[in-house]
Amino acid sequence: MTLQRPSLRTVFTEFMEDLHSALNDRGLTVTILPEKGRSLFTTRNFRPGEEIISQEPYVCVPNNSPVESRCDRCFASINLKKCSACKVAWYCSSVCQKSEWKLHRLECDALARLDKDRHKSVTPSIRLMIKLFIRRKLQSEKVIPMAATDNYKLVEELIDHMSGIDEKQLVLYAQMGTLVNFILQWPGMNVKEIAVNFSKLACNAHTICDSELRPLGTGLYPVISIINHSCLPNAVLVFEGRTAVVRAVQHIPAGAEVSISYIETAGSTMTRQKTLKENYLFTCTCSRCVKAQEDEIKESAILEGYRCRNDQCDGFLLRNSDDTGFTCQQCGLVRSKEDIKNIASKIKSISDEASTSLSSQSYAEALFMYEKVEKLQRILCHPYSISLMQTREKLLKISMELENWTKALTYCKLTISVYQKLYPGIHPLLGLQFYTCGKLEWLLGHTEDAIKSYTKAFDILRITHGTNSSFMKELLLKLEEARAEASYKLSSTDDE
Ligand SMILES: C[S@@+](CC[C@H](N)C(=O)[O-])C[C@H]1O[C@@H](n2cnc3c(N)ncnc32)[C@H](O)[C@@H]1O
Repeated sequence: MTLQRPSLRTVFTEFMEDLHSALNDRGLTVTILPEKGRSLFTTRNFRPGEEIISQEPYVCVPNNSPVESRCDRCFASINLKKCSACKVAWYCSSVCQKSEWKLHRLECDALARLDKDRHKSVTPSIRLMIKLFIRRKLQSEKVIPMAATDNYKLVEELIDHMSGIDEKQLVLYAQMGTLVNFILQWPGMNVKEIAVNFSKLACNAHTICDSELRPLGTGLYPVISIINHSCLPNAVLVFEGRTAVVRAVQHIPAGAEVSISYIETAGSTMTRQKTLKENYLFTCTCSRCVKAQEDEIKESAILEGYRCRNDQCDGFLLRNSDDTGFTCQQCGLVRSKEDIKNIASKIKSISDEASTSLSSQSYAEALFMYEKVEKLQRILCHPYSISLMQTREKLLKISMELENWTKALTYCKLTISVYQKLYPGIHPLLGLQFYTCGKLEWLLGHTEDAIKSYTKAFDILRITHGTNSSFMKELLLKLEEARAEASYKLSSTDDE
């Protein structure tokens, strides 16, 4: 009997078995649900803040643009040097460049062949796809190792939704596929397969963010992509560098489905469902969506609608059946359509000017304009309106650019009260907003308030971000400094 090498198929089947056993060791299992497809379930309890799963990207790429570049390996934005051959990839050190070299070598050859005009079409999505095929090639040629959680079979298993996407999108994916094919120039490449992979990336890739949830790039994490969405998730996805980490934000019992949120959850059920349908092609039936359906009209009227004419009343308004105006559901006062239209059009024109000032970094001008917008929105919108909250978020950022800490603190506090309503439970954005609040209070010498805000931030972020990252160590240090200062102040008053 001659010994035969195992076929690629056998090797992949073994990898799938290894994946199941790796997940099993972590207290996880994959189940197929008829309405959701593959779903990640727990086989043991997870406590809040506990890491459920973490994964390195199969491929990732920074969101480089002409104004901002990041290291291809670690996403750092300092000490960058451009790859002298392809002039596309950036690295912050020779260590990062060396660790990417096996993968970049083939990409570099392909990109270096392109003329200057073609270089412009090498967007992060195109690079992600090029890297995906290069990684597949290098793994199948055993130039780089495969593992149970790190192999192309997992990419093959990803859902693609090709039958659900519209003609325009299909054409776009085909064009992008043709470009990737042109760049790689590998014999036997199949444009259809590349187009299918673009469709997979659209509903499976994740935006890589820093600890403060600022987007840095995009990555494909095929095991983490098994996790389904909920608008009231029991877990959160954060990144430590380029490593994706999923942590429980509440007690998750054995036998429960692990869920994360794919979208910004501040939004009415209608808005969330629309975003999910357009981007991920499903209708969410999570407990928040089901519950909200009964109260959907009220919810949209509060989050996206208008306020009562009586500024002492916080009732929500519904459109009159004769379409002449809106009636407050608490005190019965009617607001005319004309009044609403007038204010809305003023807001629109000032917002456009404000946004131009902001894009050109004319912060003083932008502050002046957005304050006008905020004043008008306070007259027009419900106090829990999302657009009013978004204007206040902009005012917070602009005030910080202008180092006007008092103003920044005012807007930060105003957003927190709305965040608490919009992000129920443990949410990283609420924790980060308390952190910003604490930093501003500390700068302004409001030490006791800073301690309270830092503590609230810590209580939330230790669950979403864990306690080991340098970001969390910095937060803890700030809290200790504030406590030390408070006790010093107290002892100096006692001495007097
Ligand atoms: C990142 S994948 C998640 C894993 C996927 N279930 C699978 O079988 O590979 C995203 C896709 O899963 C499905 N999905 C995710 N969350 C869902 C939910 N709450 N209800 C129904 N389908 C969901 C949708 O088809 C969505 O486009």
